[in-house]
Amino acid sequence: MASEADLKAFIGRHRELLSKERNAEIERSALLLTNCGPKLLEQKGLALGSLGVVGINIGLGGKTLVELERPTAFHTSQSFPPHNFRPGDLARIEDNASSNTAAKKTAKSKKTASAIAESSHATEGVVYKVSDTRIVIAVDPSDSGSDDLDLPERCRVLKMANSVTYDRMDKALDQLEKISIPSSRQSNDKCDYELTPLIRVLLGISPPSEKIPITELKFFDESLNPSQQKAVKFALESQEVACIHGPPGTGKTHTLIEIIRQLTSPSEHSINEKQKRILVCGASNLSVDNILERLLAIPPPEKGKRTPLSATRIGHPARVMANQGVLEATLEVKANKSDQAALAKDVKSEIESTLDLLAGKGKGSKKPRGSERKKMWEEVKALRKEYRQREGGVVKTVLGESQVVLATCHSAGSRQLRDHRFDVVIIDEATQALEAVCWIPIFKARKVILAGDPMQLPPTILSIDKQKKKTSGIATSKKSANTADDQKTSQESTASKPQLPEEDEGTSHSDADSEVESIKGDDIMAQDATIEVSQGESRPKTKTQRKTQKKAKKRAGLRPPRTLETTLFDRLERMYGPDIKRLLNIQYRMHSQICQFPSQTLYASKLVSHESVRSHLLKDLPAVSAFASSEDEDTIKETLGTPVVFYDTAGCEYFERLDGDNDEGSRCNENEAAVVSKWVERLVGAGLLPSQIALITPYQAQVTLLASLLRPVYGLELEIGTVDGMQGREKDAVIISLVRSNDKREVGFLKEKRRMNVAMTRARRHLVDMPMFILMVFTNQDLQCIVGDSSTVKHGSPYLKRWLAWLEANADVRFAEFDSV
Ligand SMILES: Nc1ncnc2c1ncn2[C@@H]1O[C@H](COP(=O)(O)OP(=O)(O)OP(=O)(O)O)[C@@H](O)[C@H]1O
Repeated sequence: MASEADLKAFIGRHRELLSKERNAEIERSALLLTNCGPKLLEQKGLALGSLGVVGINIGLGGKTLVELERPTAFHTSQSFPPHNFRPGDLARIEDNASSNTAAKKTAKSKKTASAIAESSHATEGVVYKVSDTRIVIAVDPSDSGSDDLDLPERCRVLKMANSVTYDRMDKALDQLEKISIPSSRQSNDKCDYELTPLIRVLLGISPPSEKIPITELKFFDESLNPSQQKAVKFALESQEVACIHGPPGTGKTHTLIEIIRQLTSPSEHSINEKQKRILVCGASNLSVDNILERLLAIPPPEKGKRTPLSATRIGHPARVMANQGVLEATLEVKANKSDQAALAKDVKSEIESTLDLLAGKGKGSKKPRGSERKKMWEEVKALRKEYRQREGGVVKTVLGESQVVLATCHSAGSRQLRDHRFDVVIIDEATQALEAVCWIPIFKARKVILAGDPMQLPPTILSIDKQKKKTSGIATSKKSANTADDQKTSQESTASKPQLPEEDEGTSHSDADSEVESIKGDDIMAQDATIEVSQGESRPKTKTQRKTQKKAKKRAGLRPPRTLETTLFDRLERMYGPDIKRLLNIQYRMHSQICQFPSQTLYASKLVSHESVRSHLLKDLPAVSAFASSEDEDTIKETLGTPVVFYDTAGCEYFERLDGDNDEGSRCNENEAAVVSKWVERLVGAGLLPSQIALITPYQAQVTLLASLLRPVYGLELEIGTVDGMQGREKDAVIISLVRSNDKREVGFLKEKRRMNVAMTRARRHLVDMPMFILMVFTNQDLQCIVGDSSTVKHGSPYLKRWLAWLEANADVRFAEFDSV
């Protein structure tokens, strides 16, 4: 059981790590803004230049929504180049011209970033929506301290460090401390939450309660496979916490939808005596929208039987442009449609027309100046206040009527949900979320269901470099595993000795090298085997099983995290063992050959392919097979009849190059890009649509290069992205460009420039880990084509070596030297 000292050490270490991460983000942003000129920032996807304001509207919370586009006067194409702006990001709108000159001046005078911001009259806000051609920034006048929004004609938008998420996570840790350590409370401290059984279990104060057995469970979705059914039952029977481990394409979302239906349906075949109120969260907007989309697709119940599920989406809906259903379910649209909204609407249009006048869009198109302008801003301020009050009532009604509320973990901490409580919180992609961000929704519920895959991308940690330096001390002297800071924490607590920070037991993904990852896979699966053993008949048979059981006996209690990459999912598994989770083991996406290597190395061969996908190939796609029937049979066989192709460029001297003049750039490889282009041409020539193909590469510079070569021919339908950006996407054919090829046989990111590279590529890990993630991110493939230099890549790590050996043995290997594609 966790002692007060353990709790103190755990929360203290979290605070410390979060503060480092916050600083790393601020540092990265400041470094980029001061070191890179506007052009370079645009190339890195951190700025969008020469934009014009096309509209100013009022959004939820009285925020001003500034819509920006690329005017034809300054650009040949209205589509944005590849960029890293996502809804929820903090952004600055500034004068395009002045930021150019300011940047030049900075180079000479070493002016700071904030000085540029001040001198160029910038406005800060949050990215509200992004489409291919338009970006909308929500500006909250109360944040800026000034109401006047005097936007320049030609703007630039810059991505900034975002502190709101950190503020919310810090607040969550403060709450956690107050709830769990009574002595930390000041006499006048207000505690918003109580120490529920759920919080006790998550902190290791008490073990999970016995499951409440459900004898007859009738599933809504009769197609669920046995592992999915077990996971649903397990989630419903668990009283405080349940984890669902879903490798790629195993129907994690499918399973979550069934759980939501079971929890929200008080029907004759459901386990509920009463309907439950659910909060569904995800680490990203994409995961939340994905669940919402599936919920909206559930056929309405027969008339009179039940009321249809009422679901409301909070926050910045990432896909609102693309999906009308998702748009209709957003709080904003629902609130606008409600009867009470009419009154608020009048106030809103009054604000909008005043803002138009202030922007010079009124009669005579002249911006008001001086006292007249000041007076108009006063009016806007008063109207905004009134609007917020009216709107507050509308929001309360809409949310009060919603059985399922969906939000990212971060936006579960927004003002609109402040007083709302739920029976269950479901967190999807929990293995990609920081533990602290998960606590934001957890406080609002009595039970949590976590879904994710610890073998896929962990949360992005910028401060990992510094931590690694420190923790290398831990690795070399495990007996005295405390870092200086940890020692400080332990010295402070005299009551009882807290647990030491987690050691690398081969179960942390952070710096485990690829071999360890594979061991981890085996380990986790061995643990699964142990569940079967403990639930069933016999004693552990294999050595690994016995070892795992022994490990389980001396299982750790609450330990301070070693890095922020340890997620709540990881921690619970470590604290309570495999009993805390259920594995989904049938995948519905990949050809069995594509699934083979990840299954063997990461899931101890437990991941099996469903018969519907086991042997599907590109040539079986209806459009392709119709087209292909007129083609030469050998070409068809060659291009469409092979699941894995490895195009080896060894010996061709297709060397990589650094993007940019100095050493700070990302990497690209022109020859590889040419090979990729030819493959795309070949696939499209064989009847595949560009929308059925994805190009993946670890480097942003290669993304930019490929986009410049292929977008003009195939348009935006052809997906091109970095590994991080493509996780969870489905494509029929995936081409992977590995980029690295050099005499020195180096594959890792440039170490001394790591921070810059992390910033520029948004890569989560070393390249040595990349192939594993590459294998994990592509899904639903009938064809996988890898283009790379085996002589360089195989020197990256034992795992890479193993992968290349597997490719050589199993893929259709072609040599660039002899094959002209
Ligand atoms: N029991 C099932 N029967 C038939 N098809 C299924 C079943 N479960 C899942 N699928 C299909 O498998 C595919 C993957 O399902 P889903 O998107 O739910 O998986 P996921 O694990 O959430 O995916 P990701 O890898 O993106 O996390 C979908 O096309 C889905 O329709």
